[in-house]
Amino acid sequence: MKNDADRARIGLVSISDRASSGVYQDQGIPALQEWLKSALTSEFETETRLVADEREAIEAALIELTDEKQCDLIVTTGGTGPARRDVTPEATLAVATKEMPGFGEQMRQISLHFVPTAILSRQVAVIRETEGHAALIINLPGQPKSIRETLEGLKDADGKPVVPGIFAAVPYCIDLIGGPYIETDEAVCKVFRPKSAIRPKSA
Ligand SMILES: Nc1ncnc2c1ncn2[C@@H]1O[C@H](COP(=O)(O)OP(=O)(O)OP(=O)(O)O)[C@@H](O)[C@H]1O
Ligand SMILES: Nc1nc2c(c(=O)[nH]1)N[C@H]1C(S)=C(S)[C@@H](COP(=O)(O)O)O[C@H]1N2
Repeated sequence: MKNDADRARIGLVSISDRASSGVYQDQGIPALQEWLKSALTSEFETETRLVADEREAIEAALIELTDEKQCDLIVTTGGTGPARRDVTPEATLAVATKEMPGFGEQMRQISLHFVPTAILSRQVAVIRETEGHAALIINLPGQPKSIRETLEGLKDADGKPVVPGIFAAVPYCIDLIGGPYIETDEAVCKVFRPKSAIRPKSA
């Protein structure tokens, strides 16, 4: 059981052969942490894992983070492309109880504004449900810059959103699966919830 029901637990999984073997320094987890710090105004804690592009290792990390660490949200980065060793979507689907195809569709739409190779990303999102707990798991591409791009979306020169990032829909999804109430800084990411689901701001 959770110690604090209102504090989100967020799993961050960087999936990279070279970062996990020390060929280069992992930039995935720092980029994820930095973005969450800039965007979330409600309390959260992170659990991080750096793993190679191995399906079994990825599945094990996702299962541990959901079932044992009780993460409400897990974000992966890397391993979504077409190369032989890119198996993050397969590992994610293997631990899923529900698919959430809208996230992958929206991320590819966003990413096409940045790179034509966005269509090469097979990223998926799923829910993993266990007895009494559930987590939303979202795959992001491996390029560290794609983390902000997909979570935050595309803005014009005045900072006005042109294409909403996928994080806009994450807090309400977490509400619906029984997780904590996540709030954000609207200047970074304006969350959408139906009126009936919005909690009054605490004084
Ligand atoms: N964790 C990471 N840290 C820094 N840069 C990364 C990381 N993961 C990926 N990248 C960069 O993004 C590119 C695309 O990511 P992708 O997941 O396809 O990696 P890759 O080419 O399969 O290599 P690797 O798994 O060894 O990182 C990489 O070639 C690398 O330049
Ligand atoms: N927003 C964004 N999406 C992106 C990219 C990017 O730089 N920015 N890179 C693309 C590239 S080049 C590839 S091959 C695919 C898959 O990347 P992955 O294997 O690193 O997960 O993501 C794509 N999506």
